[in-house]
Amino acid sequence: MIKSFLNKLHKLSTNLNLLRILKLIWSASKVWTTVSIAFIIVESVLFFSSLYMLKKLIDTVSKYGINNLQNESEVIKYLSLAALSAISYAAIKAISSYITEKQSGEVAEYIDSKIHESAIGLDLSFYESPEYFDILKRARDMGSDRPNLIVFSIVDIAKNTMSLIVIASMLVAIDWRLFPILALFVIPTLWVRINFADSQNALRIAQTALERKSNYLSTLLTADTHAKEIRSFGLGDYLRKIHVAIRLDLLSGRLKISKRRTYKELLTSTIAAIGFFACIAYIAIGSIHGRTSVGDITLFLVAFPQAFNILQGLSSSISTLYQNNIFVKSVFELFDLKSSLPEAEHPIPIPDDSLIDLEIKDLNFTYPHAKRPTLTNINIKMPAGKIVAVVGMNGAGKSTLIKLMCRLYDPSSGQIMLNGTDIRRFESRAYRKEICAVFQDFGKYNVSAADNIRFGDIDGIRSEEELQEAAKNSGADSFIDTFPAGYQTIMGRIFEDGHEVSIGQWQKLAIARAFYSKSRFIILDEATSALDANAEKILFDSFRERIGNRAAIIISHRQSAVKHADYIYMLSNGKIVEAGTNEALMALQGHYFKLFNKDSLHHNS
Ligand SMILES: Nc1ncnc2c1ncn2[C@@H]1O[C@H](COP(=O)(O)OP(=O)(O)OP(=O)(O)O)[C@@H](O)[C@H]1O
Repeated sequence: MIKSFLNKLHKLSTNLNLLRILKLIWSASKVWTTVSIAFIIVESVLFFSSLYMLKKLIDTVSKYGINNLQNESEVIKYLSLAALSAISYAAIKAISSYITEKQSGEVAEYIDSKIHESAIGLDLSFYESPEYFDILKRARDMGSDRPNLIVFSIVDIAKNTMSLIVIASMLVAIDWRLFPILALFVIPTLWVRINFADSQNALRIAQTALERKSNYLSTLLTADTHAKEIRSFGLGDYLRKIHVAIRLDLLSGRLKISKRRTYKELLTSTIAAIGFFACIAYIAIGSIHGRTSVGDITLFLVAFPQAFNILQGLSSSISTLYQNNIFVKSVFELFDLKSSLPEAEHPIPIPDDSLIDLEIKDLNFTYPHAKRPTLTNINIKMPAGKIVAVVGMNGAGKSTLIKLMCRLYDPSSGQIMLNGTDIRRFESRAYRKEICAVFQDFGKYNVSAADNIRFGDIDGIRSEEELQEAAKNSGADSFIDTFPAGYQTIMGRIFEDGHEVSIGQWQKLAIARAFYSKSRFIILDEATSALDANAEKILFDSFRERIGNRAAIIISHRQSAVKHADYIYMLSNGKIVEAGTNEALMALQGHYFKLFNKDSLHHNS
């Protein structure tokens, strides 16, 4: 058991990332950590001083015996000093818990912000990986309470260790055997707790995927996004039952190891209590035989229960730290994840020519974890100021192509070039500013209508007129102007005074966002699918004027949206099968013709 305990201790020190945790705490809260350390030292000194003065008091009383006025002044002196130390100790202890709260609050905020920073720094491919979601889930489960718990545990460990040194030195002065005996009786409790934390952490890792499934089901049942379908298909009870079954499964796993821990802790607590009384018996018998003085017995009776409590406290703080280690580890794992889109070591500036072109050369792409390529041998030219369209059936690879153009993924082979330079040679953030895409699943931000548009150029200092111009160009002005609060109206119904708009109106806001951006390429990926036919016609009939001298890439399943494009690429099964103007492609009577010619579709079906 001792060997296993030592193994556990070794594992504990290496697994705990203690140094890294301390570094993190230091970076998050330098001032409060310094104050906290100072308080730990002062608290320990006062604790020592209160015990020492008590010992002096007892020594004085026992030296002169009772009914002896000779020692009155000395007794009062030590009594006052002991009282002063004890009162200051209590006061400092009360203040220090506030300091630890301040410190842990700062640490929690810091960790939260670093988690978000790490998550937004990762590329889209991480969202393909269940392992990433598991890490993210555990890191987010860190919440705001756990960093508090961890900081409190570390501070407690520091304080208890200092107090233990003080008390141990006093107990050793009475009889050197007392302290090791006491420690020996407390070790089994610590061992059981660390063992429990170990199994609990293993269980947490094993249960993360199931936990995520349960959270997903809970979101389905409670979030507004699925409320309509859940009701109209009557899915509520079915999903709720699956959710309950998963929760019960998770609970039973946890209870199983808690039951084992309860049995073991019952045993080790009994052993600790027996040890505690064995030491008292040893001292009491010693006093009967004259081996220990009255002063020693008194000091022992004061210090010994304290030592016992401190050891128990220490064991509980260590196991708390260990139990929460899995979350800390996941936070560090998240911090250590590196984007798989490498940044150029010496990025070159984006060309500032007023006209720039984009070209895709011999591009092939396979999604991470996918078995087959999604895009094969793609060659596309997007000349400056021109409108290019990409069409194709569902699953042809159109949106994938857009993700590559936005550099959300890198090609498996081939290149995307901006003015003849591979886009990987630019800083990705600077490059992405040049490409603005409205995706099929565009964002609906529950902020003001103005901010929904302003998100297109959040760093820019732009005039209100420019914002309204963007809204006018997308057609969003028609409904924003009807709101009493105009552009300041909060969109969506999540927040108070929010105003829900139709899906087509949300889409107009998303297009306005793209128009507002300063990018030189605008991509509309099925971005007008919810617009009524009239609104779409108005938008595309004068699309060129609306986008100014920028280039545009349009993806649409409607011929009316693409027919005005300068050049159209037809994608099928990840390959370009036809290219040309609307007239040329219709005349070809090939894939493009079949896609849009309803009679031909009818014949084919
Ligand atoms: N994240 C992904 N991981 C693996 N495969 C994916 C991923 N996203 C899309 N695919 C696959 O890539 C293929 C092309 O998808 P893509 O979304 O590019 O098609 P699309 O032409 O935009 O279709 P639609 O017209 O339906 O929007 C599909 O077969 C799809 O299953």
